[in-house]
Order: sequence, then C-alpha cells, then structure tokens
Amino acid sequence: MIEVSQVHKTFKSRKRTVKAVDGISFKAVPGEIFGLLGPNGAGKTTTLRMIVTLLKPDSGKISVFGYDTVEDAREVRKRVGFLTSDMKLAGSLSPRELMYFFGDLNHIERSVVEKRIEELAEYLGMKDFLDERVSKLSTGMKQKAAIAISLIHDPQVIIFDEPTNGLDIITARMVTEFIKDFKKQGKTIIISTHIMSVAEKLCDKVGIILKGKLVENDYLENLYEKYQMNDLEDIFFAVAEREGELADV
Ligand SMILES: Nc1ncnc2c1ncn2[C@@H]1O[C@H](COP(=O)(O)OP(=O)(O)OP(=O)(O)O)[C@@H](O)[C@H]1O
Repeated sequence: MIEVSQVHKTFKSRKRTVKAVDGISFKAVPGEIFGLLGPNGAGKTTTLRMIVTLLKPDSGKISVFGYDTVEDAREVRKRVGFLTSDMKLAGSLSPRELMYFFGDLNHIERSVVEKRIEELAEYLGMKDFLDERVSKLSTGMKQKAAIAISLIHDPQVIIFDEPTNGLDIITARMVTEFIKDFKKQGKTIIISTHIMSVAEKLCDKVGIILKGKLVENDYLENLYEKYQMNDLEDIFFAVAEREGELADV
C-alpha cells in the first residue's frame, strides 16, 4: 500500500519557480494498477521520483507499506522497483552483469541474485541474450533487461514512469502484458502516462494530474459513471476544460 498525503514539491532556479507538485494525495493498493495521467510537465515524474525516494517532498508525507520515504528511505527502496523510459541501457555490460551490479547495490547476496536472474530470465524470456552486450540488443530485449533490473530485488511495489514510451507496438504490448501479470501477482503498481489508451487498458484507478494538482482520482468505472462518458479521453478533456486548462489552446 502506498499513501501519498498532501505532498508539495517546488523547483526554484534563478530564472523560474515551478510548483511541480502542489498538494497531491492518493492511495495505491496491492493487486491494483493506479495510473497517474497528465500532459507534459504536469508533475507525474516528480511525484514518482518522490515515491521511490529519489527526491524529498518539501512538505507532506509518503509512506510505502508503512515506511516513510524520507525517514525510512532504505526500507522503502527494498520494497520498490522503479522503471523509467529514460533508463536507456547502453555499454559493454550484459544483462546478467547489470543484474549482478544492481543486486550488489541492493545488498542482496550473490547466491540469491543468481537464483533471481534465472527466474527473471525464464519469466521474461531473456535466456538467449543474458550474456550479450546490451549495446547489441534490440529495443525489446533492452526493455526486458531494464524490467529485470528493476525487479532484481523482487519488490512488492512497482513504479513505472511512462512504461511504453518510445516502444513499437509489439514491445509495448509485451510490457503491458507483464504489468497485468504483476497485478495478478498482487503487486502494488503505479504507472504514469500521457496516453489515454494505455491508462484505459491497464489501470483500475486513475488520477488526473494538471499543473501539479490531482484534479480527479477514482476507479475507471466510477469516472465513466460520473461523467456519463465511456471514453477516458473525453473525460480527460471534460476535466481539463472544467479546470480552465484548455483556455490557451
Ligand atoms: N529537477 C528539476 N529542476 C527544475 N524543474 C524541474 C525539475 N524536474 C521537473 N521540473 C519541472 O517540474 C514540472 C513538472 O515536471 P515533471 O517531469 O514532473 O512532469 P511530467 O508530468 O512527468 O511531464 P512529462 O510527461 O513531460 O515527463 C515541469 O515544469 C518541469 O520543468
């Protein structure tokens, strides 16, 4: 279970001050996929980076299975797997070597990592390229390797930032099928996306984020009922219009 309560994060530079996250609260529970849906710059990545302890909130509180992301960051990291579309794998290491590296970072015993590599290679279909240099792998193979690395410590919580961004439809389908399977395994999953169809296909609950504020947060079926619409894109535009977000368009 993840609880985000009244979280704020502002970035200040000499040129500008941005309230990236402005009082966001939501919960994500095991066996469900929560989708943070919003346009570019809405605050999705900043929210996810705070959940996975890469950034500290200015105020508010985030807990992951009862552990505070600031006070108990180490306990949180043990339980969380984070995958971002920026995680471009390159270089001369192989998926197996990278998994050892991330296993060490997570202080997991080598024998446990070895077993985990075998399990993940079997599950994700990576056996044929476990020892190839990642620079030589196809996009789909790299994405499988990135997923394997983010899951090396068998986390209860999976946070995927734009999981299908930049992928062809076959690789994107593969990734969404894995995410559905993680849900069946009872993991707590949060994804961010700006693609309505991804949210619609995958998510149980959707939080619509605009300019750092969560302006809608409900189960998909409740949103369809509430807005009397059966298309998430239509609902998104209805919400954006209500919030004055389309005024400049
Ligand atoms: N490290 C940073 N320093 C300064 N500003 C930042 C930083 N990270 C994010 N921002 C700003 O905070 C706002 C929210 O960014 P964020 O990356 O969270 O949005 P997003 O919803 O993930 O967008 P996208 O879909 O484009 O990735 C943006 O205005 C962004 O420029």
